[in-house]
Amino acid sequence: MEGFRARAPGKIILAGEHAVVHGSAAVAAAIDLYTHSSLHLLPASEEDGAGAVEVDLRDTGLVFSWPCARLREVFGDRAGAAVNAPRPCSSNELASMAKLLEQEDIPEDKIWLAAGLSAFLYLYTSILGCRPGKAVVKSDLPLGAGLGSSAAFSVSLSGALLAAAGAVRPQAADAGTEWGSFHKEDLELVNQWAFQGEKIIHGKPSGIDNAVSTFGSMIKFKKGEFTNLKSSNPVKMLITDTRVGRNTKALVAGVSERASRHPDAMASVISAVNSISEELSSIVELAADDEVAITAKEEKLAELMEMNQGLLQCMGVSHCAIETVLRTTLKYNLVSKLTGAGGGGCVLTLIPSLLPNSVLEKTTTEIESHGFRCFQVKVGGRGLQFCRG
Ligand SMILES: Nc1ncnc2c1ncn2[C@@H]1O[C@H](COP(=O)(O)OP(=O)(O)OP(=O)(O)O)[C@@H](O)[C@H]1O
Ligand SMILES: C[C@@](O)(CCO)CC(=O)[O-]
Ligand SMILES: [Mg+2]
Repeated sequence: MEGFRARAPGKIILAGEHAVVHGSAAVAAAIDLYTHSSLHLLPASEEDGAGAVEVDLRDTGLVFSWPCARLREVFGDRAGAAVNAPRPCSSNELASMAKLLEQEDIPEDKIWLAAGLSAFLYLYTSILGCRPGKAVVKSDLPLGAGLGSSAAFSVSLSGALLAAAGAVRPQAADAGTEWGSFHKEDLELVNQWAFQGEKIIHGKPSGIDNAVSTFGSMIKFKKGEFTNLKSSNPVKMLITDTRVGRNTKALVAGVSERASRHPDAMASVISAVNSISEELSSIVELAADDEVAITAKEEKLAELMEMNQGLLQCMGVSHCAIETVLRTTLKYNLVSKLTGAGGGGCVLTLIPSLLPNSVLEKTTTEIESHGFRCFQVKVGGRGLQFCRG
């Protein structure tokens, strides 16, 4: 039985989250933590309508399965209908999926999974129709914590599904690895489908998370368009997961409500974030080749991150756990900001290249004494990759 495996990275946002939903520029980079999706198509049984679509969500320990006949009742038989023309999920389809998922008895403490399952069902049936198959999803990322788990979920699933449908052509594996990529136009198609999945999970996404997860690297993103940033010095970040659960859809909606209550004030906040993202993106690309220049560059990045954090607080998306991390790192002269949707989740701390290891260790120990978890990631790596098996 042939298998299709895809992995897509999570991301950090260095500047511009939330404001990017309202047209501002933002800067994001892929990180070396991945969501893996694998897919096996099962032979269609002779008896029409037999077989099932199954998804095994390893991070939650839950497996869900739907008879193909039941899926045909909900979605019709749209096998391969418009695989090259991604289209949004209609409100009728959303309502039908919600009804289907009501019958699943999702445990109350995992009810947030319903959004991911709806995205799965929509992507699966849109790309492959209602034919039997089995998908397994497993992630290195903390789910719902600001590191783009929803985008990595939609991108890796779209990659595996489109490869199984024969709609994209995987390239040969890179030397020394089992992973290869896709041609640029194939990545565009994956990105457009993943955006449809992200819409189901985020409500009103900007598209930045699925773009960086699909294409990798570090990007400046504005109004659906993006450019690659060539960062000439490595950007080192400490990530703190506050372990405070939150939901991007609700936070994005909260910022939009604040914007409709205070349109002028919020327009100024969004415009200030745009200036910060534009300046940050040009600083990232500056070539600094001695210690003085590198330190000057890092000081500017830190100051812009600090200003961005202040504006995120203005938007109402900080949290007391985030503020605790900010206060702790400030004691060691280090600057932090929330990343992703905020409201809990993860915080970034810029690690200057000359920072003694002992200071980094002391900072980490003190942050973790609050019950938070710290880790480091590689920034700006590959996007979606694929292998068979
Ligand atoms: N590996 C996974 N298994 C199952 N569901 C997942 C997985 N990854 C993401 N999801 C779905 O995505 C939702 C989390 O998305 P959400 O956008 O709220 O957070 P995030 O993407 O981690 O953070 P941010 O959007 O701020 O970067 C989960 O509630 C779940 O529905
Ligand atoms: C909060 C937000 O700006 C980033 C979440 O990672 C939402 C989005 O852009 O879709
Ligand atoms: Mg998300």
